[in-house]
Amino acid sequence: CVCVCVCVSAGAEECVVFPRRCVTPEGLRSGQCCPSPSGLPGDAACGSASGRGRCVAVTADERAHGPQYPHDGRDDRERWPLRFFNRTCRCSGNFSGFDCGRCRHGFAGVNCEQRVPVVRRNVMLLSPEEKRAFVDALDQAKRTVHPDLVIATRRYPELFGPDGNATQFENISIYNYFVWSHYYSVGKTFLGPGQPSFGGVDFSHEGPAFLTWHRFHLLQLERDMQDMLRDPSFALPYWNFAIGGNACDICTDDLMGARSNFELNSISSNSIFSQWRVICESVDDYDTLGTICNSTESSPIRRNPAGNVARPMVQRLPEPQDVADCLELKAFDTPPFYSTSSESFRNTIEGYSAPQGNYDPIIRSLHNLAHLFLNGTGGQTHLSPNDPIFVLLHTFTDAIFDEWLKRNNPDSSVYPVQNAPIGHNREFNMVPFWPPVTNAEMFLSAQENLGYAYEAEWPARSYTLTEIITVAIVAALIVVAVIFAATTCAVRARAHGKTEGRQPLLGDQYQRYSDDRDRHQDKSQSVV
Ligand SMILES: O=C1C=c2cc(C(=O)O)[nH]c2=CC1=O
Repeated sequence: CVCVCVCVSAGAEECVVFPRRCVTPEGLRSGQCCPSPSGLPGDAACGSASGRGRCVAVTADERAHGPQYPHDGRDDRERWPLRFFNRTCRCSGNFSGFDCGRCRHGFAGVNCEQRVPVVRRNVMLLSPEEKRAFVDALDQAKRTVHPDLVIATRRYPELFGPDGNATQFENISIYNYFVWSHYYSVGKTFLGPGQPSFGGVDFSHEGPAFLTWHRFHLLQLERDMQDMLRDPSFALPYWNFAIGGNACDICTDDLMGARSNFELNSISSNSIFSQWRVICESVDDYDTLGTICNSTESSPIRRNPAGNVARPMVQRLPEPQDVADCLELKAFDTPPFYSTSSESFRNTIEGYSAPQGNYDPIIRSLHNLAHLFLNGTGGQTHLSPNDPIFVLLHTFTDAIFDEWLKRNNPDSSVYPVQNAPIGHNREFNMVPFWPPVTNAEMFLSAQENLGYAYEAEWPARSYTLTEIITVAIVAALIVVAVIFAATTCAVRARAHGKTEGRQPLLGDQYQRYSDDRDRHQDKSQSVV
């Protein structure tokens, strides 16, 4: 079932992205978004007649959020998605999607029972044909209108246009929707004309949801691309950015585009990505006018890897050891569950702490360092997914997260249930995804639960100073013991050697004595 979805709103709030069949005036008034998979009249909501799913009440997180956000009631993203809908499809078994018409990731077939391997691999290890197919697929996603979704380009009060009848919606491509949803999750809270928008809010960064939000973000793109390609095994590759040094190894024309020979900040014209144009660039307008990013493309991608002369610290990529070190951290997150957390695996992989876990405001490591290293479109949070390197950078970040989950096998209780920044509590529905999906649902190892896996090897961790000292002391003791044992043996051997050295003399004497005795005996016998 391919359904075209349009976002229309008739309530008193900003409209975002919902399935077309849900945003009829009746649909919005009812607060219910439970379409049938076929879309045919008489077919049951959410495919309930065939056991695909049921229409249920949406549950939204009610628990307290952290103190960073003091404007409760002013932002449509709060208690997502209750401003818009309070009933949605909940799919059974391996069925999924807003109408339960799709299969869960990693499954295919009419009844979604057929397992399909989705294996994310190191992009540098792909064959030339695989590299070309991946680049072409990204480019196709940039040019293919999203089959299900359109975006609202105004906040709700302006959504119906000046005369109240011209709703402000646009088509958007699959890739640009990926960019847009990231922008929507990080946008400031508009507090009214003439008032500065509030920037201390971010539904996808600087908190525990950083990992779960970006995991779902990638799953959605991978899923949309699988549908576009009609290939349920299509898998996004990853970029191992922890290679140290100042060279961007994936910045070649067969992958993400080499540097232009003519302009330092541009991509070579031999790469298809030199033709891409970014969306969501007019961030000052959105914040001052209270508008929303739309699908209008503007400038080319800017990129100048290792070229930030003002910040030498971001001129080098993370080291392999940084990954090994961050994987040693045992706590998923620590109070205040923010970008200031110390000894937190999440804050470390996000890159606000040193790789060993200690928080330091001047440090940028791992994921953040990889973004800033790109020094251009990919280094600015509201724009970064416009550079396709974002996809590869985040699949690697997700691979590290998955490795941490495998090693630690955590209970969901280690993810904070309350007092995380708004959007980051365990049961919060991630903004702006539809149908609702909580952070908890992405806090599971990928292969067993989410239908994809990574083919990756991880660097061994280095020894700590204590371990080095302990090993040195033990080694020194062993050496001393060996020398002592050897010396003792030598002395004993020498002593033994001296004793043995006298025996031939004794033997001689004894021989001579016995010879003499024999002679005497012979003589006396002959006398007799
Ligand atoms: O796109 C991003 C860009 C970032 C820059 C920083 C920083 O630490 O200054 N962090 C970022 C996260 C992003 O997602």
